[in-house]
Amino acid sequence: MRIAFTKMHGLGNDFVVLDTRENAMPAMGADTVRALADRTRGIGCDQLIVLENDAQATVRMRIYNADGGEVEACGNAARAIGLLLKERATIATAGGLIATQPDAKGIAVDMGEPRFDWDAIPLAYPMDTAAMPVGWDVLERPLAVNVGNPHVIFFVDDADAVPLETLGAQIETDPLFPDRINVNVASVADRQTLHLRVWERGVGLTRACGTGACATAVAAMRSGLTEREVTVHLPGGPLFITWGEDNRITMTGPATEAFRGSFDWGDYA
Ligand SMILES: N[C@H](CCC[C@H](N)C(=O)O)C(=O)O
Repeated sequence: MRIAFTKMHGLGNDFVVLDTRENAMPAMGADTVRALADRTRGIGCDQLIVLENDAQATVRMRIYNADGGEVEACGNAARAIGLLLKERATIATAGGLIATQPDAKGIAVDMGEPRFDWDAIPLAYPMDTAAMPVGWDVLERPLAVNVGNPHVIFFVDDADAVPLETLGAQIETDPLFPDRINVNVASVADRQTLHLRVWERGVGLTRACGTGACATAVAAMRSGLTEREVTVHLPGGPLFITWGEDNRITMTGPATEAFRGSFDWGDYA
């Protein structure tokens, strides 16, 4: 069976998008996800995105990390699907309903409301998520935010100086995080500007993380470090985040279609 795909990215966080709304496809197992995401043997991506019909939204978006795990949210992919849909759209995800619309800066996404309670992150036991009394090597006293998916955020003087390629894996799988965690290391340049690097759950270091930018911006605002509208500079480029008085997060930034292709399902299933 030939399956068509669209290769897309948001600031270099890249996706293989399979649209099953008109062309049914066999169920996607973790092994198939891993094979398709493999950068030497497969197409290669950080996340695999499967679009399905949905009764309440324009489309349902299912998100699979490169390790094969299905997760609740993906901000950069939301902008990519917003680009594909062209008009204003609603996207149903396991992490909630989000909305996209074209914008002068690319695609604007209403990412919904952040959650801060320890059991909403989730953490393994009660803790103040605004100043967690934990640490790993040079990283300590983080915050935690759930923006559809779970994030821990460390503010440091120089994000580039942190050995995130080693600490990321250690923190991601710490028993404090029963669903594992996305690890964000950020520096505050001024009250409107953050620099951010992300170790993504189920992937590793990525060029950008949309939900990470949202979670880190909200954590900075919650701590009084920045205004409620910031630019977050990631290795792949900038995202623009606002946390409105209505408690909803808006993320705006580019999305790109790189190429289209097809593969034989039998080669990957
Ligand atoms: N690794 C994330 C999913 C993708 C998030 C990131 N690609 C984004 O743009 O938000 C997780 O396991 O929650």
